[in-house]
Amino acid sequence: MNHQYTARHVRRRADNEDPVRPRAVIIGMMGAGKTRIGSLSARILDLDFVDADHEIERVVGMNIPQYFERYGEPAFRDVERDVIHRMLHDFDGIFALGGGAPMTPAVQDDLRDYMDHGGKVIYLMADPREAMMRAHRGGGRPMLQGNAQERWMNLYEQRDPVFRNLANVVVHTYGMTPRAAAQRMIEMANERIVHVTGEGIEPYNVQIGEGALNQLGQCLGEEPVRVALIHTQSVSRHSNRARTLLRRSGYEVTDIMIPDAEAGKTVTVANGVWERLGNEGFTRSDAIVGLGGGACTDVAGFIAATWMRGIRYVNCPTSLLAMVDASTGGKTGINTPQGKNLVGSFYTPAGVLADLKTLNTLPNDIFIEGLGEVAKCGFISDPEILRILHEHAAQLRAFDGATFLESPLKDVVAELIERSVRVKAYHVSNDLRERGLREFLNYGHTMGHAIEQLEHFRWRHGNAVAVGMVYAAELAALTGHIDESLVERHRELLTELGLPTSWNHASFDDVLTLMHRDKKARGNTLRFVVLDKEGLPTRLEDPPMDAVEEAFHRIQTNPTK
Ligand SMILES: NC(=O)c1ccc[n+]([C@@H]2O[C@H](COP(=O)([O-])OP(=O)(O)OC[C@H]3O[C@@H](n4cnc5c(N)ncnc54)[C@H](O)[C@@H]3O)[C@@H](O)[C@H]2O)c1
Ligand SMILES: O=C(O)C(=O)C[C@@H](O)[C@H](O)[C@H](O)COP(=O)(O)O
Repeated sequence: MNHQYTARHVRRRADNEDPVRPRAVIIGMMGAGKTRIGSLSARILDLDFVDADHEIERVVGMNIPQYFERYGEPAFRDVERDVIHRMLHDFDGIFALGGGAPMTPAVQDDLRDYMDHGGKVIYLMADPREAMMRAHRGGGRPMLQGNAQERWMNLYEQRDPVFRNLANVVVHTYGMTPRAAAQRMIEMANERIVHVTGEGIEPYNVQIGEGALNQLGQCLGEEPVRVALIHTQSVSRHSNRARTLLRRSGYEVTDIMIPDAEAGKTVTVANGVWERLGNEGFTRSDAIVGLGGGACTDVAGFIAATWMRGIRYVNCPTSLLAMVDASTGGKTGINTPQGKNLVGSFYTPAGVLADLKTLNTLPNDIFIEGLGEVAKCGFISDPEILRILHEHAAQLRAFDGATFLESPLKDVVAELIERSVRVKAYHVSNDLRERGLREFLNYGHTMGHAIEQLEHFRWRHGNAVAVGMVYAAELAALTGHIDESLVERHRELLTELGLPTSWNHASFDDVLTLMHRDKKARGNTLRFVVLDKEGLPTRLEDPPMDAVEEAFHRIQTNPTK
């Protein structure tokens, strides 16, 4: 069959122009509401909407039942494949596919390619009974000829696992009005997703966006019966929401509140949680959700890694620092009196849900602390982060959770989170167990962890890392890796963000003892991460002791004051 594919909606583009891509592609069963909800969301977003079946009818000049009858299903699938291919490369609105389209291997390949380019394939899931009834009401569907109910159920059983596997966003619309479902779909279409994969890693997504927490049930999957929700008092507004979502998804929820911040990262706290899990009958197929700052997600991951030698867990970070760093990558652990994170394991989460809505209760000083780890990602790998930080320093410094979600800062922060998570994912994906490349994520941490410990954790992690980066920069300058201008760039950027750059509360000997307990040290040899230039880290093995000490003296005073 030869058809003309000059679709009315298709934007003509020049040969040298990049393809334009749909803002979202909707898949789902017949009757799931793809056209209704898709067109409504397009209207809200002021975008075009195209339903693949309508486009096919326009192209072939007859309706689909007629086409099926005249040419049969294989010919229809060929036309469908071609129309979808074209639309995926030349349409920038919301595009809904016919129920059976994602079952065609060539369409699956096209959708994967679209997702690899940042596209969103949204599986719209309605209550099966409702969808079945709606599909029957529509009438004239060639795939439902005969016993329509039985046919629909058979198709559902075949298609549902394929759709779940294929889509990178799942939207449940059970019990929702079309408008509420459209709003939910928009929230999720706006989500930023970073995929983490690599040797020894069960692949997972970091989902960043307003409302990301709504995906909790989806992330946990159907296997767990019991879910332990581990959180701290300070985030109870968000843990209440998570508990409701979990119960609504049918899980038995054990609510476990742990002490705040580093006070929660102890073996005593871990032991208390193990006792609760034992008393509540947690099995290997049950799961943990860690919801809170980095300290909470570190300990929740550690519990998940150790309970019955490892159960499923999902992280829901609520601080900027936890969103950009702690929740991703699978470093779980607790502190001991001798040092930071000395006990722990590499144990990967099943998913990370960074819901921007949770930042609405985050205090300003804790937001700013998180910028320390964001800047670290810029210095070691993505200088564009440094540019964004510098350009928006004043607004970032004035962060106010109460107005954040309605402010232009929201998009800047979302961009910084996504970029930082991409830096983290790159290092983790290539070196989960920190045998080489991953060590670069530890930039600033040799001194940073020593400061935290010597300050008895009254200094926050991100602040300590900020000073630690200045220390590493001074050491790099003293050993000939960089010149003084890059050291100054560290001080200037960190200062304009409101982060500290100096520290003067202990002796060099105290610091040196703790630096020898750093996980990068080998035997009696100190090892540091330093820069050769912005975005280019390297390892510094066993540097001269006079340089190690002189760099320390240089962070004791703040030359910018
Ligand atoms: N595993 C990793 O890869 C990794 C990476 C970086 C940091 N970390 C660890 O993360 C911790 C630092 O994380 P952090 O800065 O989030 O500290 P944190 O967990 O101590 O949280 C900071 C404070 O903010 C509160 N808080 C968090 N979210 C809030 C919200 N939305 N509203 C109100 N209050 C909120 C917390 O309860 C706490 O009081 C350290 O223990 C550090 O070692 C781990
Ligand atoms: O993920 C990593 O690897 C990191 O080093 C990230 C650090 O920002 C983080 O603070 C981590 O917890 C430090 O790990 P540690 O092995 O030095 O305890």
